[in-house]
Amino acid sequence: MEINQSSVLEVRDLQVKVSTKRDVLTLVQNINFDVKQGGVLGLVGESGCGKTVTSMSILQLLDKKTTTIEGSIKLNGQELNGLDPKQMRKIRGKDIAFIMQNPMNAFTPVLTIGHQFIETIRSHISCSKKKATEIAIEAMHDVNLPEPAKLLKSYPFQLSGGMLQRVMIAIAACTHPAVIIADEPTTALDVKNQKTVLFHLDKIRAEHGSAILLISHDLGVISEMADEVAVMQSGRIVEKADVFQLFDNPKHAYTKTLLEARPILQVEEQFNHLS
Ligand SMILES: Nc1ncnc2c1ncn2[C@@H]1O[C@H](COP(=O)(O)OP(=O)(O)OP(=O)(O)O)[C@@H](O)[C@H]1O
Repeated sequence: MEINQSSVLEVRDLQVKVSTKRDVLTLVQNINFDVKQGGVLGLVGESGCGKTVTSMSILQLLDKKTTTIEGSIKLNGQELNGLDPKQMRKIRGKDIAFIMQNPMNAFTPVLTIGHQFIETIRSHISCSKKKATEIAIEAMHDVNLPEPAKLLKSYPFQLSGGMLQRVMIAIAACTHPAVIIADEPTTALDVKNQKTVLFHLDKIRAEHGSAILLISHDLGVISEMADEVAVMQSGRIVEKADVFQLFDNPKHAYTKTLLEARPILQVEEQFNHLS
């Protein structure tokens, strides 16, 4: 599917503040970006720059008692900031899928994968348990999970991180979300599983036109997947550009530093392999 120029997710003047015992801290400010239908926006930046705070504010998952979100977050024109929690729960999972670094946190440990998968399908698609099971098995098959019927009877702790990650992607594939927020989806995985996860994310994008907000500190992953890139530093977006332009002709000093750090890491990795 080609990238449609219409924006599925529009973030305008996003500012997040947190109240601590002593102070009110601004965690992110002046955040502006669009994610287009079938497009991938990469969000990069060093640890602690505010990538996760940004994604959690889109999902309205920040603690309301301590944090305030200002600005506008629109999903297909609908304002999410300040939306009633019940309505937001409906949107999460169906319209916005969240794929996180540690998939174990996404599942309830005492319920089987099948229970959680089938319940999610049935909360979004009106169908029988039998039909939902068939849909789940097919989706798990599509992400190359072995013996899906058996896996559905397993508990989350019985699956590896890479397998749980693929179960989350299979769930996302069934609900055809308008937006997928993938926060460091490959960081905890080995190279083979990294490739599989990226391949299947891209497949959902291509087949269903989902817009993807891909958060990663890995510039290799970003260069492979993203169409546009936003670079964050200290709670702000310092540069936003088409992926080719950003890698070939970075404008901001911080982007240049990030890009310059890349080959040095690769050389170090080669040395590590030799030692
Ligand atoms: N509830 C909170 N109270 C105080 N500070 C917070 C809170 N949540 C996040 N922060 C701070 O906000 C900043 C941004 O955090 P965030 O987790 O968004 O960074 P990140 O870019 O996702 O980093 P990483 O790549 O390590 O996940 C950090 O300095 C973090 O310590």
